[in-house]
Amino acid sequence: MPFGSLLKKKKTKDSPSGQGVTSPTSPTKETSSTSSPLSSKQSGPPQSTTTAATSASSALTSTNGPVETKAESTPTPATIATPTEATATPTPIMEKVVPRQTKGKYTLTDFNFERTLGTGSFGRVHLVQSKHNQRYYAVKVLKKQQVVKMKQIEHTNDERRMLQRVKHPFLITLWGTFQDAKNLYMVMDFIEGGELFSLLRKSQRFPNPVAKFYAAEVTLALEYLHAQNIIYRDLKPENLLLDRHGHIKITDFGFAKDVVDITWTLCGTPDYLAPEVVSSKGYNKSVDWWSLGILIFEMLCGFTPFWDGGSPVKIYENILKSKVKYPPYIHHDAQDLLVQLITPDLTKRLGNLHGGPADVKNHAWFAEVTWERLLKKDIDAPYVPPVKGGQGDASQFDKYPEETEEYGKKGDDP
Ligand SMILES: Nc1ncnc2c1ncn2[C@@H]1O[C@H](COP(=O)(O)OP(=O)(O)OP(=O)(O)O)[C@@H](O)[C@H]1O
Repeated sequence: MPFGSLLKKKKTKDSPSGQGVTSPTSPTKETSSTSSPLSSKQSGPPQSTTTAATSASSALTSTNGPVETKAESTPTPATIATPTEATATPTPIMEKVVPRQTKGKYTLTDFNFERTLGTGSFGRVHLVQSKHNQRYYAVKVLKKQQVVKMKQIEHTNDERRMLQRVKHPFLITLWGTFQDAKNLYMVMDFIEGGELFSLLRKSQRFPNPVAKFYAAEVTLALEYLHAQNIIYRDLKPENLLLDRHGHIKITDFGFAKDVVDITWTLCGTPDYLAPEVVSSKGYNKSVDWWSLGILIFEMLCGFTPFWDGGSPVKIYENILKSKVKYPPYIHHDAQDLLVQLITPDLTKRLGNLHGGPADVKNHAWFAEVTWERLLKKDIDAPYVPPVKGGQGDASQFDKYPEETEEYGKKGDDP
């Protein structure tokens, strides 16, 4: 059963359960599919997620009152958002790309560093509290030495540049950056609801309408990024956070790239790589539509289509063969969309065709989605994370061993 082994994709973490999916205060344990918050629709325990998942079947066209959305706050004022600019498929709040401007510079002393929320290849992400406005933020700390060693200087600079440029309801907001001799720091909004990855592992797989809701929000984010000529290149459940209302926020722009035409770099996560990336051909935005297909498949099935227990090399071989076995429980429309996304033939891959992202949005699987309302977060999310504490409640995140090295130390700058 491939499901369990997919946890390998997660970076080392010290989960209390040792399974990497249960958050310290979450009452939900990873026991069986029937205990899942989202699949509990069938078995019926009274959880907020049950109602939400059930309502999701109609939620995408919901005409209920608008969901209360969190006002995003800045550590120091001055965000610039400018009006709509036309793109291939205009949506109401496409914003023109203007670099976000922050007043003054941040330093380490502006924040109290609290627990680790997650770890990555080059460092970790901390919950921090601003000493000035007492609000909570997430600060990504990248060890310069690690960035240099792994030859990721350019990607790290790209991440900062891309994040400074983008502004969209389903993309993380970067408020500013600073550095000391040893580390780079990126100040972002703290997204309280945890990773979609954790929810998916607890649920094993999502019911069709739930997967559709998340896929639709991701589709809008990709449409926006591509309209800015940004390829995201690292779509996977670990990089999708849920805000406290259950809406998606895409984080980790470590591989995002500003590309007008084609690029060649091999980067991303093995299970999610498109065949044109694996075979070192030049590639373009089409890779994100392939990855969207893998993401939808993983949400619906609980495992990725080309995983088969082997090494990344085995995964790459499978990707190049591109033969997908669709389990019988996948909805007919979903399968039809997946077949058109997970295709090595770039002249057939939806999203990459003449109609662009509109081809994906107009597919039958998304038929009931009212895209304008979705973009305004005007549609109830299928699952509302149980963030009961105040703004700094990190209970939805797994626990990690904390950093032992003090930040802000002087020394040689790598
Ligand atoms: N803004 C945020 N709010 C809350 N948690 C966050 C935020 N950003 C990141 N995290 C947590 O930290 C984890 C690591 O962040 P991120 O993926 O950006 O690091 P990374 O070093 O780029 O990782 P990778 O090696 O996968 O590229 C995320 O999976 C998430 O759990």
